[in-house]
Amino acid sequence: MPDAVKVKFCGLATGQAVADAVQSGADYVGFVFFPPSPRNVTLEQAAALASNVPAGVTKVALTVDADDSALDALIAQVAIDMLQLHGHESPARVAEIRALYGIPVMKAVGLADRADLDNLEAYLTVADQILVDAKPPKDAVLPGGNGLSFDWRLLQGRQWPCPWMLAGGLTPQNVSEAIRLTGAGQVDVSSGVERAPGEKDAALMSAFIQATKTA
Ligand SMILES: O=C(O)c1ccccc1NCC(=O)[C@H](O)[C@H](O)COP(=O)(O)O
Repeated sequence: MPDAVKVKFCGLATGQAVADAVQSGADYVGFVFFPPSPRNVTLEQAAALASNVPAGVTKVALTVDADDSALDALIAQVAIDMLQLHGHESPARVAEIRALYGIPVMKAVGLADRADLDNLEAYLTVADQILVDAKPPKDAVLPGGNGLSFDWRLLQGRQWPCPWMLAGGLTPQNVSEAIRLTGAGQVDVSSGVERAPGEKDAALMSAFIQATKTA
C-alpha cells in the first residue's frame, strides 16, 4: 500500500485552529510570521500555540526574508521543528540559515512557467525540503497564501533528490486531482481550508485530509 500523502495546514493563528488541525490528522502545522498577513502571529502567540502541538506533528515557522536577529528571537522563543523560507532568500542564504540554526529548512519556490523550474533546482542541494507553490501576482501583498494554483502539468514526470510539498490554491475539491497529476507525496494548504481570510474551518480541514486519501 502506498504511503499516505502528508498534509500541512499553514497559517494557524488560534488554539482552536491548532486543535482542529491536529484532530483532523495534520502532519505539519504552520505559523506565519509576516505582519501584513491576516494569519500573522506574534512570537508570544506562536509559543503558546506550539506548546499545544503533540509530538509527531511538525511545527513549521514561516518567515519572509527574515534577518538573523529575527530568526534568533524566533528560535529562542518558539519551539519549532522546521523553518519555511517564503521570501527571496538566495541559495547561499538558505544554506547559511540551515547551518546557523540546525533545524530543517524548507524553501518555498513560486512557479508560473517552465523557466521557474531552473530557479527551483538551485535550492535542491541547500534545502531539506522544497515547497512548490504558485508564483504570487506582481502586485500581491502576500508572497504566498493567495489561494492561487499553477499549472500542475509543469511537474509531471519530474523527480527531485529532496522531499517536496505541493502548495497553491489547493482545496478539498481539487487536491485529489493535484496529487494524481503531480505525484506529490506532501501537500500544503492555507486559503482552501478557511471560511474567511485567516480563519481556519474544522470541517474544511477534515474534508481536505479525507480528499487526500482518495488520491
Ligand atoms: O499564508 C500567508 O499569509 C503567507 C504570508 C506570507 C508568505 C507566505 C504565506 N503563506 C504560504 C503558505 O505556506 C501557503 O500555505 C501556501 O502559499 C499556499 O497557500 P494557499 O494557496 O492559500 O493554499
